[in-house]
Amino acid sequence: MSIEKTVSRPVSNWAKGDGPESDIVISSRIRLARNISGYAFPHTMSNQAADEILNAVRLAVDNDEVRQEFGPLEFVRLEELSPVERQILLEKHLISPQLLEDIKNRAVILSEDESLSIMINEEDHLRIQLFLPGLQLEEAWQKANRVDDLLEKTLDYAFCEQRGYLTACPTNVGTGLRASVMLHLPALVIAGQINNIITAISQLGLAVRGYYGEGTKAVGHLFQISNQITLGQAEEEIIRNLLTVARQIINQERSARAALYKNNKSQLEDKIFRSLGILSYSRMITTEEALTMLSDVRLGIALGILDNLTQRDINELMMLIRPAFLQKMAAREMTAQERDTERARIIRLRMEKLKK
Ligand SMILES: Nc1ncnc2c1ncn2[C@@H]1O[C@H](COP(=O)(O)OP(=O)(O)OP(=O)(O)O)[C@@H](O)[C@H]1O
Repeated sequence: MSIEKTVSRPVSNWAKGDGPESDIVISSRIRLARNISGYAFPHTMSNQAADEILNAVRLAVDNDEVRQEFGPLEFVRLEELSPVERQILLEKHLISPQLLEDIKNRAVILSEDESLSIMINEEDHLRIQLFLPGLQLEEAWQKANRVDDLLEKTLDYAFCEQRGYLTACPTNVGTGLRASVMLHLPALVIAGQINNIITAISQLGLAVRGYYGEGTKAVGHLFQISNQITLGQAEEEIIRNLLTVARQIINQERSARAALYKNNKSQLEDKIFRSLGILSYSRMITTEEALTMLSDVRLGIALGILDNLTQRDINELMMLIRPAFLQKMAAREMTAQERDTERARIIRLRMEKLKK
């Protein structure tokens, strides 16, 4: 496989809209923060140390057991990629915004199916990420745990009996685990219930984040919910708690959808068809507006109001229209206005094809 393939595909398979509860849950993610003993954390380490970490991790994944279970992995230094290619990896959620803050001596290791991504020298030496479609937190944990065990055969992790895994930020000490689900919650937003739910979730020690994680806002009614506590709870318990809350939110979203359909069917249909109209006919559209309209259409599909489109089509479009991917397809840099025009054109074409 080549990184060229990864940056030429707009959507990873895990983000296409399959998996359990896929009408609401886009994806599940497990990430483990790990550091190598005897080295300073990335924000204070020397260039030479950063380079040694890159090589150590590269060697650790280069073995038959890893290949057998996860297929061929590719190691890519961020400096080897163009700015647009780096941005595409971010748009696909394969790397975090933080990894791009300083690209020197930073790298990512990717599996061919893009379900495994290991960021090197981000906030911690290693950030192991495992993505699966739909609600599959336990399955993602098992796979991430397996990667961790395989790497631990060669890497000497910074670990202390009392505190667990040591991490650059104290909020990750212990398990170093963040489990999260990406949820599509349009009905809770339309019904004005989302703020109460966010407050309730925060009181349970969970975080609600935007589409690109910490410090980013929710677009297209997509919300990321994750654990905040990493210390004093076993991994399985953290995951069980998040699963319980995720299931409750899924039920609430389903009830809100059913209530909207029952009590406000005309308004709901009007909203969904207006959004479809904008997507079908606009000549310029920003990412944010497009995502909001696509979210309405996705809701229409889930409720059976629109039946010639699929969730998969919408999930794909949601990724295809991102700024970096548009520029990659056009093979040139574009101004914001050019991107808005091109985005509208691509959506129109897709809509025509899909509505046939
Ligand atoms: N369930 C998910 N599905 C898809 N992408 C996700 C999911 N959860 C998180 N991400 C993506 O992972 C990246 C990092 O998110 P976030 O900042 O929440 O992660 P983190 O690794 O826990 O970071 P930190 O420890 O710095 O808070 C973002 O691009 C985010 O969109």
